[in-house]
Amino acid sequence: MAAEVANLSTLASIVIAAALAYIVLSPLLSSPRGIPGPILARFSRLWWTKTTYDGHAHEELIKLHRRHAPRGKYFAPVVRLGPNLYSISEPDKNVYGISSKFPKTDFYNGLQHPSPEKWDLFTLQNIKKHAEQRRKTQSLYSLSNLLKYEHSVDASLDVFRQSFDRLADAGTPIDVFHWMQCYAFDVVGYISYGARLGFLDRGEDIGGIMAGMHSFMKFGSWIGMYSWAHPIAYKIASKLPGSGASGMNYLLGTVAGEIGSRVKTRKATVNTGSQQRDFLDLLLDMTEKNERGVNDYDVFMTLVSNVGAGSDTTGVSLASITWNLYRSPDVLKKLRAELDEAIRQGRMTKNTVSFKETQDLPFLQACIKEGLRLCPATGLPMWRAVPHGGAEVMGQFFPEGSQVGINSWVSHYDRDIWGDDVEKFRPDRWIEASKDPHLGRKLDNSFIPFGMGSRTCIGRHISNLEMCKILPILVTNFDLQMVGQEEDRLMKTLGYWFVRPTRYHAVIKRRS
Ligand code: HEM
Repeated sequence: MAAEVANLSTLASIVIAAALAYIVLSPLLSSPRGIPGPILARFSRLWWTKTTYDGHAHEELIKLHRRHAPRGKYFAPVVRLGPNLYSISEPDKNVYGISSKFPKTDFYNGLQHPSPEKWDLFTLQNIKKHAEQRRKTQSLYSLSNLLKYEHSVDASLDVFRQSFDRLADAGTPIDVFHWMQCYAFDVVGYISYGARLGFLDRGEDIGGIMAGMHSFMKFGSWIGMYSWAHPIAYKIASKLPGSGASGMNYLLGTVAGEIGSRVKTRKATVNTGSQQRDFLDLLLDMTEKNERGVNDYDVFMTLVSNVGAGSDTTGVSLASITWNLYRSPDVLKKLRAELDEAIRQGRMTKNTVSFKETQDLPFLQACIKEGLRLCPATGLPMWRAVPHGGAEVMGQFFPEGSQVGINSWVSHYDRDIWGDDVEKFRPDRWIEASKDPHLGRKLDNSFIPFGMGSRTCIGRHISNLEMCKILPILVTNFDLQMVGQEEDRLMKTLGYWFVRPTRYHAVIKRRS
């Protein structure tokens, strides 16, 4: 009997040792060799999970690519973040080109509701389904449709100016990022379903949507790495007030409520064709005419995408542009000279500017691009799965099922592309690039704040409309006197899926 017990325990020890050897060795044997990265990343995703959880993945990835750079290069082209998980330093065309065969990975599950009836365009993984879905509503986001939404931006801008006048009178420091978010949320709500929620009037996070979205992104950013656990984690989190899941549920409820009440009032009003139309009207027109197969699900999903993907992103971008502008007196002076001249020529007033006119303000455009470069709104790699048969990426072969991704921050901070002043807010680099086609192509290829290829941000023209219209009014009328960030070289941020400034406080003054 004792001998049998001894044999059994020996057998158990061998099985455990074999299992451990398998766990340790299989990543070493199955994954591409010679790719540098933290030791722990050879065996598990723990290093990456912790880095993501801490909210500094965007900064850590820059350091990691730099640390492992080969001689003569500023960045290592590929670094390992976990078994089969790789960060790349350039937007490789194979992965992100317009006809890419690399789908989004199940990381994106973390950024959606677990129920398939509540999935949106941004998180769809199937390439064919995504293309069909995108074709349905693409025209609503086109440049030619943009003018339909300009009145919504104008209405929100009036309230913004009045609020900033009040804040200038009060003279107490404000959280500038919060106010930029208020503007972005109100505009996107107005454009999408014709109602400003009133963030700008009150300067408050109405219904806790902003905080809810933030915790949802935080939750999704790390649970996405363990997407098998997402449905159950979401269920548990839904029960916890203030958790990411309850924020998402609040947003879904708000959108469903707006659609429900519009459907009712729409039946009661006659469409004379003269009233101003928002996204919801245009989508309901499409469902009634059965245009492009748009159905109730598409209406719902499009509005959720707009608010979910289009608010924080624009808020962060405006924060970056203004933070850098008001800390660079020479740049601010140059922009003001351009705007004052436009006022003198009657092309804009102190209170309003048309989107069309802003396209003829080259230095304003350069400031916007440079702000988007220094603080792109998404701070995690845009993960893609290597397709059947494996593929070459950045000159390295990856087997099928590997996950590769570029973080816009890595691309935007590569000294080999942007030069030694990569960390400097220097809008003039874009003016120089516009006169030199070779330089222009080089910068444009690495400038990816809106993503790339078939998954490029569908709302980029809308956010451009919002930014182009607010900045001239803000800069012409107000000064921002920074409080407590004199020593910061770059704006301090925390990044989950979206990056956000952590301390951007200023006193608003009327321009002297
Ligand atoms: C400055 C503002 C914005 C930035 C920096 C930004 C950034 C991005 C990025 C990087 C992606 C690609 C993500 C990926 O490949 O994983 C994306 C996709 C998307 N964005 Fe934006 N975005 C902005 C504003 C907006 C606005 C205003 C809307 C809607 C009104 C919007 C809606 C979307 C949608 C629906 C997608 C998914 C597109 C698809 O997969 O086909 N975004 N955005």
